Amino acid sequence: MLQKTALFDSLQGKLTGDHVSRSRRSLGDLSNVFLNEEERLRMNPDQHVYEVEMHDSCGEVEGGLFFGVSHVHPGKVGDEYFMTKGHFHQKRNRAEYYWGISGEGLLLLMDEARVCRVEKVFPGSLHFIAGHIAHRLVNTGSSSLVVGACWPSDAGHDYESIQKDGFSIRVMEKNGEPVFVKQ
Ligand SMILES: O=P(O)(O)OC[C@H]1O[C@H](O)[C@H](O)[C@@H](O)[C@@H]1O
Ligand SMILES: [Fe+2]
Repeated sequence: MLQKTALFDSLQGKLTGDHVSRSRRSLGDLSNVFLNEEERLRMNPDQHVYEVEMHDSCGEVEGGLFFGVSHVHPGKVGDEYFMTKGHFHQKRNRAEYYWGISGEGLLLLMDEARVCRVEKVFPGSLHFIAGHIAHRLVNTGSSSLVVGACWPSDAGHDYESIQKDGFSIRVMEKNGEPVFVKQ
């Protein structure tokens, strides 16, 4: 009997079909993520910042894989570009792949000593995120940044350590260009 599958339109980065779940983060969900908290509180809390759709293939089991697509909208809070919350994996040694589908942005990669590297994200870019590395997407473009991801289904997400200490680099816009500001 033919199983129905999830369908991934790679050009649009849209995932439809069975076992597809969606989550959305709006400005109201992102307290103390951006530098300028006063500005964030002045903005519309329902403003969408990013959505994640994922193919929940097997549940959070050891040896499984998840596939996901993140859509980060263009925008800024003050001078700081829209970005994802960012996380380490609960199981620190779990790695992840990201790949650029559309738009342009940056991937922040920070180790547990808070040394942060930055990789450019563009259609076709492939990013290996090793274990023990926190990762955050930043949209520096004028259209949605769409990025695919594949990660072990037992990785889990540790948002707390990032919520507490953030990344050691912020990406701000200055004279129309991204600049890195050390924290
Ligand atoms: O999990 P966040 O830091 O909010 O970012 C969004 C991330 O969600 C998922 O967990 C996947 O890891 C990525 O596809 C995505 O980048
Ligand atoms: Fe991850």
